[in-house]
Amino acid sequence: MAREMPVWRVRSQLMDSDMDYERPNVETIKCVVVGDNAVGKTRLICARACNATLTQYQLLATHVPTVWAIDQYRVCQEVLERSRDVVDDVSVSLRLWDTFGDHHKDRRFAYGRSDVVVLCFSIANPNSLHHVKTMWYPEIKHFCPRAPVILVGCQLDLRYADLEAVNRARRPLARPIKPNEILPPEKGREVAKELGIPYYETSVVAQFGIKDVFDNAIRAALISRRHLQFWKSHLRNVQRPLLQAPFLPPKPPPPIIIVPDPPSNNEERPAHLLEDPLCADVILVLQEKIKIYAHKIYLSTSSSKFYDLFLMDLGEEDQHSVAGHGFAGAVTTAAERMLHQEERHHARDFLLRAASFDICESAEEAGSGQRKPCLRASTSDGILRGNRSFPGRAEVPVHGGAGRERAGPHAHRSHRGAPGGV
Ligand SMILES: Nc1nc2c(ncn2[C@@H]2O[C@H](COP(=O)(O)OP(=O)(O)OP(=O)(O)O)[C@@H](O)[C@H]2O)c(=O)[nH]1
Repeated sequence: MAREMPVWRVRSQLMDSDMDYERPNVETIKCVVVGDNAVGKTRLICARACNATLTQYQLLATHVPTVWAIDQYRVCQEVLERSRDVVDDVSVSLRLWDTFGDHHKDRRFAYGRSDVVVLCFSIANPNSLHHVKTMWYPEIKHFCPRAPVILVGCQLDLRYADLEAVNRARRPLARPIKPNEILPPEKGREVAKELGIPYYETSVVAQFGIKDVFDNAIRAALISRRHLQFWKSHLRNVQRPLLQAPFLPPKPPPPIIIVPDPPSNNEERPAHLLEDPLCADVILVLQEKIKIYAHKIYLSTSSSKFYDLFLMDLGEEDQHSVAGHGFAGAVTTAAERMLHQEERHHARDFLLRAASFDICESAEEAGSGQRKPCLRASTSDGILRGNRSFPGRAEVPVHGGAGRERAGPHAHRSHRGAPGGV
């Protein structure tokens, strides 16, 4: 036989405003939202209660000081449905109360019997954070000393937004947001720590932190209620307000890459650059009269010797040498200077590597009687005689085989096929 509930118990339950009369197992939580004007209280409430999502520019264009009406839970079925939630195994109905941001207005009616207070400031308005300590927290403690408080930094997206664009989009009379006014998360955390309350950040635009704030406000309210009504066994699993996961700012849009149309006529072909002496950055002088225009990048990609040579810092002296004696002359002068500077080691190595830059017509291939182009390093005997058996005038025949550098009047054309070429 079912046990009858005593009349006093039924009456006390009916009078208990914590209960949802339509669903007796659902606890009603009254959550008051306070904070300065235009910090985003109403938007935050609408995001939770009505699932309202707006773009940043819609938000910016539509601020009118408003108080979201608590009546919504009575007149709008959808809002009532969305108020219901289950947090840590407890079924609740969250009733949000919006308030005026005006410091001088009386908010007593809103604070009455509240279970938790959400105290908002804007991360783009340092004054609103200052008022948290000087005005809002004392007021809350005055009207509802036992209600837990949660600090919320609203408009978090502004920390990562293009403020110039935001200021342009705001209503003409709105105060522009300056970059140095944007508060880092540490500022909010500092104040929260000082007051001994949890801290969260939200953005209605990025839909970030809204659930964190209200779920943890519910937790705080349930914990505080458990202290008062310790016999409520179904609150056993309720946790303390949890730490918020960090916000991952949106990635900036990828840069726009514009690929120019291919050149329409022959004159504009990229290969044309190779043939045009104006575009060359190296001149190879053959036998002091034939000039070959070339490009450092093509030479370097085709042979490590050129690469090494171009990495050398040739002084003015060497530049003259290039003009007077050709490339090999410059190489030799640089090497001599190195030797004089007692960097014999490096110079010899360098000479060995660069020994094939000067061109000689007269080398004869052994036994064939044929004349072959060759490269010559015109180093002075004096320098080299002291170094092993390296001859004073090195003549290296040029072979066209793979892995060898082809020098001569067609040198720069042959490099077009080199790796990295056009
Ligand atoms: N960028 C951005 N702007 C927001 C956000 N929330 C609110 N805003 C802006 O803040 C303005 C004020 O928002 P409300 O929610 O009306 O502010 P309130 O605190 O209720 O203001 P009062 O009604 O005057 O007390 C809005 O017009 C928006 O421009 C947000 O998450 N991001």
